[in-house]
Amino acid sequence: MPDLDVASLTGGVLPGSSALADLSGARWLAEVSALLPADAERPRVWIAPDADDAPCILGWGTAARFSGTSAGGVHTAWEQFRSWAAGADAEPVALGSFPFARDRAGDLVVPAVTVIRRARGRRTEVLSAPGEPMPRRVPRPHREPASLAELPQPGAERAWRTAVESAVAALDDDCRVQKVVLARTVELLAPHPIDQMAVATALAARFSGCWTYAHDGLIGATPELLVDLRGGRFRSRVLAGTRKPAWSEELLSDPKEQREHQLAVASVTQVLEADGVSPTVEGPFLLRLPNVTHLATDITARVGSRTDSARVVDALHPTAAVCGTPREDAYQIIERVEGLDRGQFSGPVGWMTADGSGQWGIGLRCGQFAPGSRRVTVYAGAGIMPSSDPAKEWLETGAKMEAFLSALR
Ligand SMILES: C=C(O[C@H]1C=CC=C(C(=O)O)[C@@H]1O)C(=O)O
Repeated sequence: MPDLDVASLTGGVLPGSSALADLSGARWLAEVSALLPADAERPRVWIAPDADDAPCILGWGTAARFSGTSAGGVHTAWEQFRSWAAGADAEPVALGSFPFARDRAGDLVVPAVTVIRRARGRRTEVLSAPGEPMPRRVPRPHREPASLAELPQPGAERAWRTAVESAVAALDDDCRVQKVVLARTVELLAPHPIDQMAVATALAARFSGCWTYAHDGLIGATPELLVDLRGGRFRSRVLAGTRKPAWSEELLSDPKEQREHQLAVASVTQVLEADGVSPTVEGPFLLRLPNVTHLATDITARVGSRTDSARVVDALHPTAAVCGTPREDAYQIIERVEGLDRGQFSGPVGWMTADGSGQWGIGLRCGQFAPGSRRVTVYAGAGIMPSSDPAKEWLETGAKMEAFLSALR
């Protein structure tokens, strides 16, 4: 449980921050990264695409942590945060990440120091726990470029083939089951600690149309927005269907990719409709990223102003972009054939305020740093359909990993 009296969380304006007011999110992060104390190994970050007009956040340390497990876990954590924050002057923001697996705990964290620009054009604020000095620019210690070694995984490609073939067999056996998403990992080791802040900054610069996040050593730039809920307006960006950039146009005509995409969209619209919400659906369109192109659909809706983003995250996760259709059957097939602990990969990651507003991405295109920052596990998955070819899905997951890997070079 939190050990800090919120009334003592103080807020102020970062001296000289008017110069940061109009910067893009990526530039803002690059500038404020100099405030991160040298001994803060694990920054907390959220940078949305500039068009979102969303808060840019850099935090470190922990003022308070609120946990939640299984169905309703995000809401459970948010309710604790909301009562903790009641009466606060400083409008605290909590950043969080929740695992893919439903029986594992995730959490919302109020950093000990939060540097936040709540919208473009506004000044940058600092929210601090007691005893935290106003942050100052410190020269980042010089680090040699990471010379990372990939840890050998003998038999990994064969294990992937077996997993994909088992998933395809499960789809063939039961025509109710239409799609399963499987993931794999690559492990990297560096001779010295990797600078997590530098990785987050590089991702925000290279993937400015994505949502860059860092939370407890999970760092990535996801192109998939699970929930953006602010002022009663809901938005989600659903992805499924992938090609390397040179073959992007094939996505528009390939029936396997189209079907895979439709299932992912339906997994969001059906939940909203069951809740009495009528969504507006725009797509599919081609979302071009430096490493891959996706089929993408944007879904928007008006929801009651009393709806909080935590409740919607709990209802939507896991969508068919990371689990499958029907959700329950796909989840069980994943548990049976994937042979992987996904951790926070493909779970919700984002931020919330005490009034329930928030933005949540799906934790994709990421790496999870082990304590000490020398070892990182890189994750990627792919939607498996009855016609899936294990070799192509292997290459597709490799192309997706390129996003995170590019930030380590
Ligand atoms: C599971 C991942 O991607 C999902 C999102 C976009 C496209 C996907 C696909 O084409 O398979 C996946 O559903 C991942 O990046 O690890």
